[in-house]
Amino acid sequence: MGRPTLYDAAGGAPAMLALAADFHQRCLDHPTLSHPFSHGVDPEHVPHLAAYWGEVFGGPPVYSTTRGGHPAMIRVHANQCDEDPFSAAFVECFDAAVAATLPDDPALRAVLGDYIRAGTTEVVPYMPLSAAGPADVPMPLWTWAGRQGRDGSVSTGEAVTRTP
Ligand code: HEM
Repeated sequence: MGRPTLYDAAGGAPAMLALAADFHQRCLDHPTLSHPFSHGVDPEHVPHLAAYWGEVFGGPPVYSTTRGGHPAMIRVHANQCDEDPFSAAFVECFDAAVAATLPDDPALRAVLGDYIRAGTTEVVPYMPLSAAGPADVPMPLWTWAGRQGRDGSVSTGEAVTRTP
């Protein structure tokens, strides 16, 4: 039997929900990140985030079937601001939420740390007011080896890979 997905190793859907809820609270409490969330966000933001991360980490394709997949996530962030005071704080809150809510597994934490840095690096170029919108970008899939192609190939692009 192969290794479980990152999603299963983390604890499945309840763990994704706990991660998203803890992360979102950290954003609201953060002096920099509270600003973008202060204009009234979707009341279902936490379950949306949980569904998105669950799918990225190898769980069921809930975000793609209910929210429009990866391009829809990017569109939420596109053309919001020309400055990016947010991404370092975003990564910091994610790392803290992982440590607070997920199993104390160094390999899991390391690959999720790689994920959030690559994920943030992908979103930020869409933020400027004049940036072009996303093309038909595929939903990322992360495993213990880093970012995979949905066909099982390991990306040789900008994604960080790690062997536990
Ligand atoms: C870099 C700084 C970021 C900021 C300041 C930020 C801020 C926000 C805000 C304010 C919303 C709520 C939009 C609304 O409901 O009106 C949101 C939604 C969301 N964000 Fe981010 N975000 C950032 C990066 C990211 C990254 C890197 C990811 C994933 C790789 C991500 C994933 C999501 C998802 C899945 C949603 C929910 C979209 C939906 O409702 O379907 N965000 N973000």
